[in-house]
Amino acid sequence: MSLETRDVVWAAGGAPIIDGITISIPRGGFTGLLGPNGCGKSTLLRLLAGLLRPGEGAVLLDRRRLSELPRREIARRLAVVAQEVSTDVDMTVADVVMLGRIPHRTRPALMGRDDSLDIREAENALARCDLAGWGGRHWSTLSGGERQRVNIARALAQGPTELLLDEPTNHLDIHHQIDLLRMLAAVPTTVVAALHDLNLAAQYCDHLLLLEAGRVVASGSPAQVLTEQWIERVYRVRATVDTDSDGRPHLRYGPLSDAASS
Ligand SMILES: Nc1ncnc2c1ncn2[C@@H]1O[C@H](COP(=O)(O)OP(=O)(O)OP(=O)(O)O)[C@@H](O)[C@H]1O
Repeated sequence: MSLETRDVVWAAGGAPIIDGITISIPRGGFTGLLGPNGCGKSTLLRLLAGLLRPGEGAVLLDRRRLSELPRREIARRLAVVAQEVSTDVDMTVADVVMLGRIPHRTRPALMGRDDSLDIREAENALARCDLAGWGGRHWSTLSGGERQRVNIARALAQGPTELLLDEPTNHLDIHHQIDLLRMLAAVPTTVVAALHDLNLAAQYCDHLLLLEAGRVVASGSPAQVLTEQWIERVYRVRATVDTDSDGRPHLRYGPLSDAASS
């Protein structure tokens, strides 16, 4: 396990948002964080990234408390793709992606010399996000989906061991959603992503965590977590779950459950 939490609690305004979560994220796997709006997915990702400190409990990276690790080590290892993307920066795509290289850059490289490795890594990351040749474009001229892909390229250029993404398929057309999830499933990096599309999560993730009101209520393989019972309880939607030829669940949604419509 690379990232773990032990009895993590995080509260705001006196109410627990994350209410005692203990999880282990499989190293090198693709973990999907699922659950309805407001259940705590983004907050849990921010705790895993060290952007929030637990009120109680601990977040561990390779069994060491995140709060005790040097900031530079965290910056080299953990890359975060947040849900909100700032719109008012006047940078080129290459500048944005090169931000991902900052934790790796030596002093001479920061002064403008010896940055060929960084440029190569940035170009590779752009190509993996279907953005080869886009380096000269200005951020302010990009569409929402293009910005999302640049942001993911920035995170990949960082060469992280752990990649944390908050709804990374937001704004992406179905081609780029599938392309991104397929790439995330194939990278050797440990990936944790908050996702809303349960069928895409079933298809590409190998480990799922289902949250409800700040707690993890189910975890395991897609077949273990995406059952008709859990979908009805957590999302208040009736679903029929079939099994694809590769053994992964496939959901067809029915009506809202009685509890939801009453
Ligand atoms: N700083 C804060 N102060 C008060 N409430 C907060 C704060 N941060 C998060 N919350 C609340 O905590 C709950 C969980 O928020 P979070 O963004 O983690 O949910 P989520 O599962 O990512 O939701 P979504 O699917 O809508 O993105 C929400 O009810 C939110 O309003």
